[in-house]
Amino acid sequence: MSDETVVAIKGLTKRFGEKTVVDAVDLEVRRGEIVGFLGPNGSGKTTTIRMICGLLRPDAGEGTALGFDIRTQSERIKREVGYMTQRFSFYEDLTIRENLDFVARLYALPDRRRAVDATLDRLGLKTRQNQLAGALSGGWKQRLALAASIMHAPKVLLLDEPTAGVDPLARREFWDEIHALAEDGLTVLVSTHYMDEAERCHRIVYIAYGRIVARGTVGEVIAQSGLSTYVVTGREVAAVARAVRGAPGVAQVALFGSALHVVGTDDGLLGAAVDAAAEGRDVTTARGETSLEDVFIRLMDVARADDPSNRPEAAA
Ligand SMILES: Nc1ncnc2c1ncn2[C@@H]1O[C@H](COP(=O)(O)OP(=O)(O)OP(=O)(O)O)[C@@H](O)[C@H]1O
Repeated sequence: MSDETVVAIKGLTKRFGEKTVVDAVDLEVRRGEIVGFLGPNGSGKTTTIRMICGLLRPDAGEGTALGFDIRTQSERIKREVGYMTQRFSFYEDLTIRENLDFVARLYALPDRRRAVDATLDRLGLKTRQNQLAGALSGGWKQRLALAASIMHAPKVLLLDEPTAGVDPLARREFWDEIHALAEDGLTVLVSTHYMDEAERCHRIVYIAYGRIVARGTVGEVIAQSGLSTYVVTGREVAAVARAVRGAPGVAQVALFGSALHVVGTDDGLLGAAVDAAAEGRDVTTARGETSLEDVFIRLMDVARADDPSNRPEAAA
């Protein structure tokens, strides 16, 4: 990753009707950085990314992407952006090569044949170039979608839940490819709900109700959460789960296989609650690592509680 800043925005705001869906977002992104946007459905992830990339006009805020003003030079930014959505569609009865050739025409690339060959090579699609897109597995379709979105050599790539519905091996290979592209200087903005995708980003930004409520590397976001975790195992975990749920200091209780994870913000209260619930029962308790998922569930709970429309008086 270089030190060059490619995105620098301040106070980015978007309203749809009465609703402010992105609320004064500040963000900087460096060249070659992979930034993951996470948060509940409808929290403003896609809207934020679309504004950064010149696809949507902000109502307030300012900044640059790739050196261009996001308010006045969106056309220039758009040309440098590749966009891969979940809903990317191909001509199923065309081959991989024919689909890419079609995309090359759309972009009016000067030397189409060379561009298609280079992209096929880049993504390991050469040996399959004559296969029909409709006959490809989910993983290869994903790869074709990636090929189509980077063929015009964009400087920024937007990925919208890029590996939904793809098996773990294909996901891993897809992300290896994204990292290789980032090492070559491509900046990647990813919107996702998946922990494994978040964990493969250099940095994550968690958005709730249009505001960034956590940001940093995965390790930093976990540390900033201030959460502690205890793991309980043994024959009577179900009884411990019942006893500990709702106890002071306990924020989350969840079973992972046969291990019970108990998470809270006050380490002292949490430890006491776990000890009390485990007392006299056939279980073992130990400190555990707080996971990114635990942190996201907590952030979601806090954001929900802070949202005025969720307060009891709002429902009355
Ligand atoms: N063009 C639009 N017109 C009106 N409302 C919109 C428009 N685009 C998005 N919204 C609303 O803005 C809010 C934020 O949407 P956005 O797609 O940015 O959320 P998201 O965090 O990407 O959600 P998801 O995880 O479900 O993809 C939602 O309430 C959505 O319904």
